[in-house]
Amino acid sequence: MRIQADQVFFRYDKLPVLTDISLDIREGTLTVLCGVTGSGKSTLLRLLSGLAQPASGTIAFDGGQPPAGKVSMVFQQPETQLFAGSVHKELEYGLAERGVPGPQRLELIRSALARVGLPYDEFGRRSPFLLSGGEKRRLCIAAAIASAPGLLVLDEPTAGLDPQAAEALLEMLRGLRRSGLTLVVGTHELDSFLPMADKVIVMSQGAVYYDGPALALSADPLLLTGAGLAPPAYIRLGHSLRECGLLAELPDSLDSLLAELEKQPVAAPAAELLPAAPVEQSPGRSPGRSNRLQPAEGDAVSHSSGPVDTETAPAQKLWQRLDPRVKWLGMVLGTLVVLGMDALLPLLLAAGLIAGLMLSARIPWRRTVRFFRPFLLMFLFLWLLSSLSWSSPDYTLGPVGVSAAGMARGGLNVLRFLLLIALGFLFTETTTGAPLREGLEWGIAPLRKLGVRTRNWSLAVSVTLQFVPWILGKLAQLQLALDSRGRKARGLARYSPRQAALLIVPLLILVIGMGDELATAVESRGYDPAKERTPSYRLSWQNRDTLALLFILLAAALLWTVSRFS
Ligand SMILES: Nc1ncnc2c1ncn2[C@@H]1O[C@H](COP(=O)(O)OP(=O)(O)OP(=O)(O)O)[C@@H](O)[C@H]1O
Repeated sequence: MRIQADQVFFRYDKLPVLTDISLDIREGTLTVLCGVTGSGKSTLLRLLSGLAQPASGTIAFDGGQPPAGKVSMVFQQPETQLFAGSVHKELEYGLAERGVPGPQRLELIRSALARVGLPYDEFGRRSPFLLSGGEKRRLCIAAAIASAPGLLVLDEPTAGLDPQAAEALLEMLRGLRRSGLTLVVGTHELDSFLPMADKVIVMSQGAVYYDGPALALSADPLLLTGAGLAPPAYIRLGHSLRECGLLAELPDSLDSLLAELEKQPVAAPAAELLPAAPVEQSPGRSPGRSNRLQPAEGDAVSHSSGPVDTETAPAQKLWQRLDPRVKWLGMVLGTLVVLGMDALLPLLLAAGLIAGLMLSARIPWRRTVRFFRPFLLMFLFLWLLSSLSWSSPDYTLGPVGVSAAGMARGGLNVLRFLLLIALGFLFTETTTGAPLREGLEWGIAPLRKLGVRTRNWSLAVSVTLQFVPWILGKLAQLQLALDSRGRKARGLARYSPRQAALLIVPLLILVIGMGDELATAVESRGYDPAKERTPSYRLSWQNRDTLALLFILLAAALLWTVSRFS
């Protein structure tokens, strides 16, 4: 499959991440996408696999839209992509979603597993969660190639693998390329991937810095160092040896360098010919003779100035500067007032007020939608459940009775819970970890006199509050992994009970793993709840905090009054 990107721009909320990307990737080739961390590789890979859409510009697959099921992606961190009860089911999911009839599936699953070196008879019934890191990676690739895609996109396929597993994976990718599959690989592993690349795209600050054959990078390492990347060892070594007169040609891989050196008996070089400084260099700084690898002034290679200013907006800054004690007080008072409301008017007033506050905090709407989406379906379900009535239904639909009073009561409860969640969301979105914790410790400090370990409480609350965005992030990753396997469900259907069932086990495994890591981290840092600690954030009450407190008290009094008289 041929992929052509034309003047593609992409942004996350308001943050521009990719600028003016134009590419032409030929069918049956292996393209390596590299760049320093944060240069936009993963984002570009998602666009190339059709999982995200450009803000402007076009990406054509064989001249048109991506054909259904013909583009597959394997993400970083394979453990976030596995969700089924067995290796067989893991592969079957994508085939079923792509409409492959049942009787044909087993053969395709066997063949895909064989291609990645996981024999079906040995692995088919095993749990994906209990495989080794390398096996999980292979399984993800098998799941991606089972439906015979025309394009396979891989993000950091060898990260975290030992050299043997990495070499086996590279061999597997060579085999896939030989079979005519178009491959695009995002990687930092230039030593391994450059020698096998037909084309290399070097990214820098969200723009294409170099796009061309890998061989040109051997000849001119500036094309890599200029983007902050260290050239592979064989390129650096090749240059040093050639300058010493020990090598005629620049090598295009470690193997060709070794072969060249083996061919000619190497005479011991005269001392003055030896490199004056170690060849080792870090990105952006080249000691000794390697200075020639630094980008020269007026370097012909052009690159964009990268993402624009990302400064926090003044309104956001004000919210962040507010003393966390005001925010804690606001949240506690708001929670009490909302819990005390049992009529629609005050609840709607409170909803309007919280929506206004969220707007003033400039929380990106996409982030808000992403946060509330999982709750909405759950609350809708609870609402419907609370409106069911068998004893005194107002309406009947076959065997199901619905009570108007139950519906009204359920609706009010759902609204109340949504408001409480919105208050928590507003609070955590505008308060970072340290102020949040210091504010809470201040609030519960009097309990210390009663012998309560308040530090444990505040740590638990702040970790829990910070855990929520982490869980939502993992949920989004899992959703993306399901999409990459050809899932058809879109919109709210992605939260149906069937889809939710797919997510629950992997999410639980991730949460338990994270909890375990967190506990180990807290322990390894010598956390002792009995000891005094140095505050990580100094609380300081300003005039703006007094004004904010007055506003909170006024709003609470108003809402309370309205709720008493409605
Ligand atoms: N979901 C997101 N929301 C907001 N910003 C994001 C999101 N994902 C990535 N970014 C930002 O976009 C930029 C590019 O990120 P991306 O993950 O594409 O980089 P990368 O080159 O793949 O990095 P790495 O090598 O570390 O994986 C970074 O500045 C990152 O902070």
